[in-house]
Amino acid sequence: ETGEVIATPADNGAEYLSPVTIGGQQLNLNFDTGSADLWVFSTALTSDEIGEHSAYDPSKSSTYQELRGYTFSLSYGDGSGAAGTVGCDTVDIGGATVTRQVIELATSVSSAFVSDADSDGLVGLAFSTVNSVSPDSQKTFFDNIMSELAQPVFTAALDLDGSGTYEFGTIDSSKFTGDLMFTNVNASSGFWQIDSNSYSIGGRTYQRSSATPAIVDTGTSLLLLDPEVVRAYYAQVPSAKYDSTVGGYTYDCSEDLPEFAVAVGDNYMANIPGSGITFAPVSSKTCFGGIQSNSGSDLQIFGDVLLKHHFVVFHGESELLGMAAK
Ligand SMILES: CC1CCN(C(=N)N)CC1
Ligand SMILES: CC1CCN(C(=N)N)CC1
Repeated sequence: ETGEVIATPADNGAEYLSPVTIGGQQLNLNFDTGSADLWVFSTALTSDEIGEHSAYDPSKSSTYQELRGYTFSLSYGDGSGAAGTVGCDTVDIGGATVTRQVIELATSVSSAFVSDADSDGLVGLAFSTVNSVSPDSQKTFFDNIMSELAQPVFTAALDLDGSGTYEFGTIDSSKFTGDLMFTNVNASSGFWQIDSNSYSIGGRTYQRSSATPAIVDTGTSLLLLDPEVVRAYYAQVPSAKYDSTVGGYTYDCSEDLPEFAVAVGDNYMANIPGSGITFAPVSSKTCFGGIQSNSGSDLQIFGDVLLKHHFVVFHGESELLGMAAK
């Protein structure tokens, strides 16, 4: 079995949305390798909360089953969150289908999700150990379908031009160039966690002795790195400064930015061309960088700003992460 869906960028690449059919109802969901809950806007929300979203209506699905007494409650790093009830239904992602997938029906969502009209919920693709359902945690879509897939993998080929895809069960060699380089994943954190002990700026490489590990996270927009790396990068951008009013490094949009790369394991340097560094304008001539600080937390987060330049393989059985240029 295999499945393939388009990944459409929203909000200038802040997130990517893909069509998922649940009990015959199609919703646009954010595939998030940094969390492990599949949750959706539901008709239990108020019409004000639902707004322009598609909301899953369990009463209209002949295959929905409630998991009585089960609940979920999620809060994300950016302060957004959702909570509600739990059931199961048939979930189809581009043809890859799980008949009894646990789904989480939001009865409350934070304002960030209400105002983000593009996203009707999330598909968590981290490890099931970090699933938040209570009283017992539940399996992700990928965990449930892995044994049925032609290969126990899913791949992300994100692209701002709207041609991006998520694919389950196969590694499509037409989607990348050069060699696919694999590295070990430390799944004990529940995330697709790898080591990253060097970086390069403008083609010059720096080894690091105390780098924090990194997670490969399709649900995070930016590239959030250890402060010393971020300082080193923006030291090479003359007009760059940390602007606390916007909460990050900004610079003149006219700057000719140096290329940047971070190690993914020991045998792949994932680069971003200088032209791919800017995340968004904050004024007519000031731009907000896609490289920002992880504020000294114990993880670096390799988000869409990096991932959209590469082909990424998440290998569930061998717990390996593969990357290639595309
Ligand atoms: C470690 C954090 C990374 C960002 N998150 C996420 N993509 N859901 C939350 C967890
Ligand atoms: C990882 C998640 C963080 C919260 N999200 C959001 N505010 N749109 C979605 C992704």
